[in-house]
Amino acid sequence: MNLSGKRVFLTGGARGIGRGISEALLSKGAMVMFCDINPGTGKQTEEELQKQYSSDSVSFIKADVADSQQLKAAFEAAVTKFGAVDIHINNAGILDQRIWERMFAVNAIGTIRGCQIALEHMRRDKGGHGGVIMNVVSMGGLGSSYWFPAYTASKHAVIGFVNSWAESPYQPQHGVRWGCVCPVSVDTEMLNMEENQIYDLSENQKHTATHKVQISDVVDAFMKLVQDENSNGALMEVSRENNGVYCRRQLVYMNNVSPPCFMDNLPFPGQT
Ligand SMILES: NC(=O)C1=CN([C@@H]2O[C@H](COP(=O)(O)OP(=O)(O)OC[C@H]3O[C@@H](n4cnc5c(N)ncnc54)[C@H](O)[C@@H]3O)[C@@H](O)[C@H]2O)C=CC1
Ligand SMILES: CCCCC/C=C\C=C\C(=O)C/C=C\C/C=C\CCCC(=O)O
Repeated sequence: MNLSGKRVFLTGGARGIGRGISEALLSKGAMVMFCDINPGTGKQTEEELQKQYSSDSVSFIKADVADSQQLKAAFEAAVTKFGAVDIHINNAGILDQRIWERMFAVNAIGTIRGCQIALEHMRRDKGGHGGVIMNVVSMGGLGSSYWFPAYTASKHAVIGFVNSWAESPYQPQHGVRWGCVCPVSVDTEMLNMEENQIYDLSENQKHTATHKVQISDVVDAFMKLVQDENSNGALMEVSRENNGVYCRRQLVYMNNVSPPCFMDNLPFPGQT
C-alpha cells in the first residue's frame, strides 16, 4: 500500500508509540489527525510535527476515547478535514490495576468503539471506500501475565473483536483489512509506574530492563503490517526474542485471511 496522500486518524498520538507511528506515516506522505486526552502535550506535538512536515498534513484534536461522543466527534472532524479516513489506528491505552474499570473503558471499550466508528465509515457495502483498521495491542493480549490481569484481559478483548471481523465471510465486501501489533514492554512513559499500579513492580522492573523494546521497533512492525495489502487479521508480536528481531505470527486461518507466516524466516519462540 502506498501511503502517500492516505488520510489517517490515530488515537493517543501526543507521545510515545502513537507519536512514533504518526511521524513514520507523515514521512511517507500520509496526512494525520490525532486525538489525545492530554491537550498540553497534544498541542506541543502538533506544533513540532507541523514544523517538521506541514501545517496541512498534521493536526491535533482533544478527545477521551472512553467517551463515545468525544471519540465520534474527533473521528468526524478528521472526515470533515480530509473528506474521508483511509487508515484508522487505535493506540490510546493506559496501564493501572488500581483503576481497572477505567482501564477497560479506555483499552477495550475505547478501542472497540473506535473500530466500530471507522468500520461504519469505511465499509464498501455501505457506500464507503474501504480501508485499514490497525490496533496497538500488547503481547499481554496473546497470553497471560500475573502482573496485570485486568490490563491483559482488556487487550484480549481487542484481539477477539478484531479477529472476529477480520475472518468474517463478508470481509471482502467490507473492503476493510485489520491488524494488531503486540509489543512486549516498550521504552515509553508508560513504564514509569507507582507501587500498586501493577503487581510485583520491582520484579517487573528487572524483567523490563532486559526485555524492553524501543518505539522504533514497534513502528517498524506497524509500518510493515499497514503497507502489506495481503495482510488481514495479523497479530504481529514485537519482542526481543530472536536477538531483537521481531517476528510475526498470524492466528487467523480462514478464507480471505493471509496464511500464517514468519517474518525474516525466524521461528516463533518455542518452535524449531
Ligand atoms: N509501553 C509499553 O510497554 C507498551 C504499550 N502498549 C500499548 O501501546 C499503546 C501506547 O502506549 P505508550 O505509547 O507506551 O504509552 P504512553 O503513555 O506513552 O502514551 C499513551 C498516549 O495515550 C493517551 N491517552 C491515554 N488515555 C487516553 C484516552 N482515554 N483518550 C485519548 N488518549 C489517551 C495519553 O495521553 C498518551 O499521550 C497503549 O495502548 C499501550 O497499552 C503495548 C505494549 C507495551
Ligand atoms: C516498570 C514496570 C514495567 C511493566 C511493564 C509495563 C508495561 C507493559 C505493557 C505491555 O503491554 C507489555 C505486555 C506484556 C509483557 C508482559 C509479559 C510478557 C512476558 C513475555 C516474555 O518476555 O517472556
